[in-house]
Amino acid sequence: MSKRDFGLYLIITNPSVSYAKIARVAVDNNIRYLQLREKELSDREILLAADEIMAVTDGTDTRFVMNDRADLAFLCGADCLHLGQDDIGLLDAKKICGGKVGEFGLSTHNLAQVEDAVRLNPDYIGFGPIFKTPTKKKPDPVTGTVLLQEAIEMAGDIPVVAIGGINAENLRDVLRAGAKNLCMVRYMMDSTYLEERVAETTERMNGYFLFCEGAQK
Ligand SMILES: Cc1ncc(COP(=O)(O)OP(=O)(O)O)c(N)n1
Ligand SMILES: Cc1nc(C(=O)O)sc1CCOP(=O)(O)O
Ligand SMILES: [Mg+2]
Repeated sequence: MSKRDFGLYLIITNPSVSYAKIARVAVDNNIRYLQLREKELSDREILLAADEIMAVTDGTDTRFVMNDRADLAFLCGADCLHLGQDDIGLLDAKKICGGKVGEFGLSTHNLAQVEDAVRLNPDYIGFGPIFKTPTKKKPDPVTGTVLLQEAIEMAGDIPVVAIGGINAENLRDVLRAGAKNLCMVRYMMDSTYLEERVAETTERMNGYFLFCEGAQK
């Protein structure tokens, strides 16, 4: 694992427990990025949710990520903004955020997009959907794990976050492809056992990374 990699990335979409509880679990488990991705809420509700989350994450190592919206990221003082291919471009987002938002992540769905994203030098690159997912309304074509491996190589020093259809059953395949960072939206959000799932997944990921390090020696 390089210094820039961070492991599990948490995304909040239709959660089963409160925003404050999720933020507490993220902080307690040293999760570096916690993203608010609520597609059905009003702008006002999103800002209220952001306040609830940042009341817990501020001053900790967990960075609060606003999805899609540079204006809302600026208003709430998010640590990071995540932008997809259909969202405002990174350079325009930086103009809106005016230095108030320190980090930016970009979504990609194929190798040409990864190549373009690398040129923009974001703090991380999302790549997927690795497997079929119902969480996104109009998902891009499934990439599978072979393309994921190529995306990770192409991104070089920039951390790649594997996303889309990842769960406890296929986690090992994603790790075998070389993923050091990943998201499991439904697996984490559909359950009131968030704490247990985060701890267990982090343990499995760290165990796998240690096993790989040992095998290299
Ligand atoms: C870490 C991370 N990776 C990818 C995405 C997807 O972003 P996008 O393609 O803009 O789709 P929506 O999430 O906005 O539906 C993400 N949000 N986070
Ligand atoms: C938010 C998102 N972005 C994707 C991409 O391909 O960039 S796939 C996806 C949904 C991920 O949800 P789940 O873990 O429940 O499948
Ligand atoms: Mg988006």
